Amino acid sequence: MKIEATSFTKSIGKIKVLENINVSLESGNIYGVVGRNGSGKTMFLRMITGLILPTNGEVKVDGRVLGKDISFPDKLGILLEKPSFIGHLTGYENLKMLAKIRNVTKSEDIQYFMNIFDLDWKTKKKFNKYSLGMKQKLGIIQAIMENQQIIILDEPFNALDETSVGTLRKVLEKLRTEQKLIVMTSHNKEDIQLLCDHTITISEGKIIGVHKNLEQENDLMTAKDA
Ligand SMILES: Nc1ncnc2c1ncn2[C@@H]1O[C@H](COP(=O)(O)OP(=O)(O)OP(=O)(O)O)[C@@H](O)[C@H]1O
Repeated sequence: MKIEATSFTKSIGKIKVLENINVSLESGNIYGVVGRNGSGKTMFLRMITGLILPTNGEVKVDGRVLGKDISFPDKLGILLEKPSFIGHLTGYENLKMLAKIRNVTKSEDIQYFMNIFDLDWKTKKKFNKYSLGMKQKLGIIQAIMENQQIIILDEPFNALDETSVGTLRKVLEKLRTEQKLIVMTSHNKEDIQLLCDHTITISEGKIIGVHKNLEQENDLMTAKDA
């Protein structure tokens, strides 16, 4: 799959929250979006998912213009800020309910993901009693459980303990080998360097740098040499 933004500008009132964004994102890669608070990282994710429409320019997903040809990319899994779950249901019940909408995720898949993220799927604990990290992990699982081709994660490592950070890294690395297109934001440079193939740096709504992550390149070279 390919997502292409061309001259994308979004104004809200007098502020340009994104300005003249030109970028091309392809399957089999993990893109890390970095920048200071308020620089436009979340807006960037909203742009490529069709959640904000441009004042100028466009975004195409496999050649189809968002907001014209299609409303949202199909095959999209997404974690944006606070995922909305139902407080008086358990985590497992919430995921089962979401899974029913598309009917592609089996109960065993949900159980598998809850297990690897160390969430007890049998517990009677309701979502509103979950800790911050537990809520975050449930949000991550709903974004990846349907095996979508495009996976968008806003600050996925927030609130995760060390073990869960390791688990998430492994899960995302596996998804990359399955040719998914993954875009994530992070405040933690280490997360980006360890995981992402490309770093997109945003400042004041503009892209000020797109570079290949050398560490990933080295890994690829080592793999080729081996
Ligand atoms: N609904 C809105 N109306 C007007 N301006 C908005 C709105 N939502 C966000 N903004 C502005 O858009 C800019 C980019 O916000 P965005 O949420 O993308 O930042 P961010 O880089 O994700 O920040 P953080 O690291 O704090 O999450 C900010 O200046 C913010 O104030």
